[in-house]
Amino acid sequence: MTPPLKIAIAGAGGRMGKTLIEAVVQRADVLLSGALEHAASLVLGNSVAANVRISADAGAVLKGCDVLIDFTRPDASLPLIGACAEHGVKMVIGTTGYDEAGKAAIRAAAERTAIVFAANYSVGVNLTFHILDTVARVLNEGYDVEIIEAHHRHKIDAPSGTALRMGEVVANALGRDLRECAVYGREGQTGARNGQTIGFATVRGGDIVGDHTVLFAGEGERVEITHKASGRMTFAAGAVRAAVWLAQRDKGLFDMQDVLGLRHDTV
Ligand SMILES: NC(=O)C1=CN([C@@H]2O[C@H](COP(=O)(O)OP(=O)(O)OC[C@H]3O[C@@H](n4cnc5c(N)ncnc54)[C@H](O)[C@@H]3O)[C@@H](O)[C@H]2O)C=CC1
Ligand SMILES: O=C(O)C1=N[C@H](C(=O)O)C[C@H](O)C1
Repeated sequence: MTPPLKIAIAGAGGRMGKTLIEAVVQRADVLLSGALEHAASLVLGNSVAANVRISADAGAVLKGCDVLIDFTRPDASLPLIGACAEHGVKMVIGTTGYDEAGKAAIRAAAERTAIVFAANYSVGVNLTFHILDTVARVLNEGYDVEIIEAHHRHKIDAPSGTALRMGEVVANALGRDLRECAVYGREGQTGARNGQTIGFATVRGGDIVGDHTVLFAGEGERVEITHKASGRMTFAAGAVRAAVWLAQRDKGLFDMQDVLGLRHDTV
């Protein structure tokens, strides 16, 4: 019998970390082998499963796992990504908000170990990415694209990783480069809208788990594609599914489109 896949969670005391622990413990084919937090965390030493306490000893946690699932913040995850590459530990990265250097570090690490890196692990959002590619190819002229996202008051990055990925999917489908056509918020005498831009608007408040709308606004009609998450288990279950999928890969960079078999040339 194959031994269960050993999964450790980085950011174990966080909103996603707690949900990920629940998602791992629920499955019979995987084992929670470690739970990691920063050295000043108030939850260090707390028991989260049989024989697993939250620890700040990254070396020991990595030694005991096959896959590390990281939902922390970029400055915390980058040293872990380096350590996983060095020790051949596979990774599922859910953290958002990396700059270009951070993304380059993830690409470099994936030359040494297998990594799934996705801004959103829900099946619904990944299907939405797929649909957006089709919609953008059809509404490719005369439609202004705006992306609106809303999240809870604690979120520290904006726009969300999901909104940015939606922007990339639409920009790619329209033959544009998001780095050149994105407009992040508007204020004052902005002038008329440039039809080649993709606009982003961010809402933060309360306990909103994560809402995303991509609006294609034309003359006489508009199309709105919306996804709303009402709980975090959808992300956590997807991340654990990605960890199990990684068991068959040695190295390389993948995303949730690969895990779900949704990839085609353009997404
Ligand atoms: N890809 C996806 O599907 C999703 C991604 N996210 C992303 O996940 C990240 C975390 O989100 P939340 O759980 O809401 O945040 P959170 O703030 O509740 O949790 C982050 C946790 O990481 C811990 N942490 C900080 N430094 C650490 C270190 N060096 N080692 C270990 N742990 C450390 C913090 O103490 C905290 O407990 C964010 O970047 C968010 O955007 C969130 C939901 C879904
Ligand atoms: O911080 C969150 O909560 C979320 N972050 C991810 C993002 O930035 O896209 C995914 C999800 O929307 C929840």
